[in-house]
Amino acid sequence: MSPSPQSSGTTTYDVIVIGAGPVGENLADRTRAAGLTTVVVESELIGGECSYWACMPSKALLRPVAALAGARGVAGSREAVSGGLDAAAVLARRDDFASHWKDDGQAAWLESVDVDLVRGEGRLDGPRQVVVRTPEGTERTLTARHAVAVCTGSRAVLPELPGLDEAHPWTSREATSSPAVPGRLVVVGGGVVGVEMATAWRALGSEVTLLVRGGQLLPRMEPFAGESVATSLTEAGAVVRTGVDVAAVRRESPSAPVTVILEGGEEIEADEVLFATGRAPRTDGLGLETVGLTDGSWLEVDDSCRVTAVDGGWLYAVGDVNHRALLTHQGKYQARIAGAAIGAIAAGRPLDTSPWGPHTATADVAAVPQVVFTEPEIASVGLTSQEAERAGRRIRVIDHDLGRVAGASLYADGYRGQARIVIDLDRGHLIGATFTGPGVSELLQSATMAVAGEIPVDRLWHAVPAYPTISEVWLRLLETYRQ
Ligand SMILES: Cc1cc2nc3c(=O)[nH]c(=O)nc-3n(C[C@H](O)[C@H](O)[C@H](O)COP(=O)(O)OP(=O)(O)OC[C@H]3O[C@@H](n4cnc5c(N)ncnc54)[C@H](O)[C@@H]3O)c2cc1C
Ligand SMILES: NC(=O)c1ccc[n+]([C@@H]2O[C@H](COP(=O)([O-])OP(=O)(O)OC[C@H]3O[C@@H](n4cnc5c(N)ncnc54)[C@H](O)[C@@H]3O)[C@@H](O)[C@H]2O)c1
Repeated sequence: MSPSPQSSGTTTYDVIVIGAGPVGENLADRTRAAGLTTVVVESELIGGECSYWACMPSKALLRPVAALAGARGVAGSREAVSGGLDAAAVLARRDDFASHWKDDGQAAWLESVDVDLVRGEGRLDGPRQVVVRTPEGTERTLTARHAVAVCTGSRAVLPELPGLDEAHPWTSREATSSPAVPGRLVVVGGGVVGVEMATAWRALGSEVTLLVRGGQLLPRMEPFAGESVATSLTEAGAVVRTGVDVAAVRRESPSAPVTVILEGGEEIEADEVLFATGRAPRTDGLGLETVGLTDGSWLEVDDSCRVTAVDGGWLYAVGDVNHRALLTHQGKYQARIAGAAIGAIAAGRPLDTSPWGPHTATADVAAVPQVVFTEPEIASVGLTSQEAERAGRRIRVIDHDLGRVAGASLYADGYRGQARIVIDLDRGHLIGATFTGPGVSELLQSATMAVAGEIPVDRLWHAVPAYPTISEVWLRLLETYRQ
């Protein structure tokens, strides 16, 4: 690559990407492939939250839980299993999947795709300009000919509670990277991080108490999803409490136990407390005010991921930081769309912003898939029945007990699971689906294709599921629909 160094010490590239998480990496790859000189600025590790403190280490902790449950779920293999998980082996495998918190491999990949890397904290300094404070304490100025893309992701949010700072609570970072299994763990928050980490650490041997302030776990999903996770966590020996609020936290010294104090005064003692209470954008100190935006805010974008409040169309915000869908695969999808848009504009071609067009991230609003890797797995795409109703859609909801499908009963003895599809009666296609049960994560892409492809239900009737697989639930759901 040949950026243009200037006498003032600035270096000019076609595209500057701030943040080399999965999204920044993919965006840089796309703009480079479009023939644009591209530089990425990264303040921590190339690969971002996902590689070191989120998706990869959390799933490495959870996969052995599912593997053990799988073996225990079938007569014959059940008898071959003795004891629980080997925590040391699980943590060692987790460390491998987090690349031992080193990014040499990802740095080599960036080099291989001809993207430049500047290590340091980047901030906007007016239109098309980025200043980087390097680890050595110097400042370097970069200028973009075409686009600056903010891909700085999100961080865990902690509530303001008396005693919380001194209690050194776990966030998702400690929960995914802890080198040891705490004897007692309190998890606050019943969202995705809360239920996944409660599942993992309970299986690794912690006494887990999950504190949820609302009435259900996984409140953004179909209610039966949270109910199935609550049941299985309880069966696994965790304590799940809904309708409880944490009022304060106390820890006398770093090595002392932590006490979680509930509204009403009840105290729960533990070795660690994890706050899994949501995310905030990593946009504080990013110089947003130099381009007319508010420091620390989520960045609102159009469907090509251009920041709507900034004139000139040069500023993009892609991934978690735009708050459209806080998921790696969705952020990477946005990166492909935004990369294509930046490439098209730089080449003087018009954007095609029609729904499902090459420069429109339509799936963000219509077909976001998500797997929660709990026991049982939860897999969902598109709208829940409640969301569809709130949006005023005329829908039909079809449910089926997955345990009654031949392939599922072969998969695990006494298979417990549920399937729900949401059909838009005016459009004649699926707009949402939710599955719970062992192994349903691999069922999800079929539903995602039906939703994103807007496949008419009458045509799905001809997509024959192989016998005997869990996918046969599609036939049962469609039979019910046609009755
Ligand atoms: C515990 C947990 C588990 C998860 N599991 C899954 C999962 O299984 N599947 C899934 O799809 N999603 C999962 N997610 C969500 C997923 O981690 C995020 O959606 C994803 O990491 C977002 O990618 P990103 O590139 O936008 O941001 P990030 O991964 O946060 O990367 C942003 C990068 O920008 C850098 N940066 C920030 N500010 C600056 C700056 N000023 N200058 C330079 N660099 C900067 C950061 O150091 C970081 O490397 C999980 C999240 C958590 C917390
Ligand atoms: N498998 C996956 O795909 C996966 C796994 C983990 C995280 N993620 C992503 O990461 C994002 C963040 O997950 P998360 O679980 O941190 O956030 P979340 O927003 O999904 O859940 C946070 C929960 O904490 C509760 N909460 C907030 N403040 C609270 C307080 N003071 N006391 C008690 N409860 C409180 C909220 O009501 C909410 O239910 C999610 O949007 C998700 O998409 C995905």
